[in-house]
This record gives sequence, C-alpha cells and structure tokens, in this order.
Amino acid sequence: MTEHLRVAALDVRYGRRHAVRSVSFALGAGVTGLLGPNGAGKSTLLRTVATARRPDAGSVTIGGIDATTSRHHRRVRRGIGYLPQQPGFYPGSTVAAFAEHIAILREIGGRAARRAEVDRVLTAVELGDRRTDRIRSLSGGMRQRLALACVMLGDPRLLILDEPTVGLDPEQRIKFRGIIAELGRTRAVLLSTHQTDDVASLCSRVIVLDQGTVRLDDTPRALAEVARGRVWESADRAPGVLASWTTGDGTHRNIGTPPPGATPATPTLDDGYLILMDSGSRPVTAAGAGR
Ligand SMILES: Nc1ncnc2c1ncn2[C@@H]1O[C@H](COP(=O)(O)OP(=O)(O)OP(=O)(O)O)[C@@H](O)[C@H]1O
Repeated sequence: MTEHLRVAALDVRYGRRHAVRSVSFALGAGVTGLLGPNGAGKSTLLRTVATARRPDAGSVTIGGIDATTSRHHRRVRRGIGYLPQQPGFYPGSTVAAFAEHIAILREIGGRAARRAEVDRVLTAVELGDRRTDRIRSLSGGMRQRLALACVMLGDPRLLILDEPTVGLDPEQRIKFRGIIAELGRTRAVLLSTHQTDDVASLCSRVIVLDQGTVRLDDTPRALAEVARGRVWESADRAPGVLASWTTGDGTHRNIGTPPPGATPATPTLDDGYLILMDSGSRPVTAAGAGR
C-alpha cells in the first residue's frame, strides 16, 4: 500500500479544551469516513491534517514528508486538496474564473496548462457546460461540486473533505458520491459526515471519533456488526431499551438487550453507531466482523 497519510499520537487543544487526543491512523488509497457526534473533533482533526492548524503534540506525515514543519508546508500542501465545512466563493465570479483563481493560488501554471486543468476538473464534476455561469446562479449542489472541483486542482493524492454532502438533495448526493468514489480509486480520501448512508455506500473504512479519541477504526460492516444480536423488531414499543422507533411499516425497531424469544434483525450502520456511542469508553468488539 502506498501510504498517503500517517497521523501519529496527534493532540490538538484550544486553550484547555482537548479537541483531539492521541489519534493515530494511516491511509492509503480509498475512501475513509470520519463519523462522530457534534463536537467530537472531526473538523479539528481534518483542519490539522490539512496543515491549517498546528498540532500540540504528535505528527502528521503526508506523502512521506513531515507536514507539521512549516518549512515543508508549501510542498506538502500541493499534495492536499482540502474542502472545509464552509468553503468561500465570490458569488459574482463565473465558475471558470473562480476555479482559475484557485488554480493560480495553488501555483498551477502557465496559463494554458492552468486552463486545461480547470477544464479537466470542471468536466469531472459535470460543470463543464456551466463555465460561464455566475456562481450566484448555481444551486447548492452545483456550488458544492464547484468546491470539489477546486479541491481536485493539481490532482492531489490526499483529499480531505469536511461534510461534503451536507445539504445536498438525494440526486446531488448520489452524483457527489460517484465523483468521490472515482477519486478514491487511486487517492486517499478522508471525509467527515453525519450521514451513515454516505459511509455505507462510499467508504471502505470508517473511523469513529468521540470526545477527540478514536473509538473504532474498521470496515463499515464491522461497525454494523457491533449491534449484532442487539436489534430486533416488535409489534409494540419495547420498554427500557436504548432506542426504539416506529418503522415505515408500523413495527417498532428496538436497540438494546432483546427480551427472550425476540428474533434478532440484521444490524445497520446506524444501529452499530448507536451501540458504540452508548458503550462509553468500554472497548467494543464487532462479533463476526472482518475486513
Ligand atoms: N476555534 C475554536 N476555539 C475553541 N474551541 C473550539 C474551536 N473549534 C472547535 N472547538 C471545540 O473543539 C471541540 C471539537 O470541535 P470540532 O468542530 O472539531 O468538532 P466536530 O466533530 O467537527 O463537530 P461538528 O460535527 O459539530 O462539526 C468542540 O468541543 C468545540 O467546541
């Protein structure tokens, strides 16, 4: 495996608040989802990996280069595409002019090569026919695709995407997933999301972060397997369970300790995530799961 990113014993603090605690993992090609509740430290971790924030301890190595040393930043940043949670646009600019502006900032050039690169990324996100449209006239999904196109400029080997599918309608989300899946064939993609279905349909690996620490680093299947034997359906709401909700067909789906005689249901990623989050700091084993 060509290693694109290695994070080792990473610690990030805001004053006395410890946002990321002793996080370690390494990534080769593929799409890895970063899941976790609000405030878990996902954005802080991504920002630090993207060299936008300096860690308090630990290291980030990108393409074999120490990314925590500012004298390597310029070189390292060429190999990173970072999509922050709220990318900024110039609404009055056209699609192509904006992408070209970012290409200049990323030092992609000369002019002909830069234009060709802008064309390449706009075509990849299916905005090739919107080159002359003003950004203010684009839908939210199109803007998000433009942001992704800008991240792809220069073809970085590591893509860091902070909640890239937030606010997208199902059609746009599917389109977006297709582009990200294609990118992940030869590049390392690390994306944070609150959408477990993004993880299920897109990621070969999932890292669950909670209170700044890694709670699980495994396959999406392994996360679902955490709930094996602890999910069942019943005609009535089961009392004293961790979670219970009415499904579309009127039955109740329950998560917790099943009563005697209950038939276990096939666990989903959501089920596994809920159980994992409920288990506090206890170690969790994914029965029957494997990579
Ligand atoms: N600029 C900041 N100054 C001080 N504390 C911050 C700052 N940014 C984040 N934090 C704190 O650090 C912790 C981690 O925040 P972070 O935004 O990384 O979490 P997150 O998992 O991305 O959350 P969300 O899912 O809501 O985006 C939280 O307790 C948050 O309040």
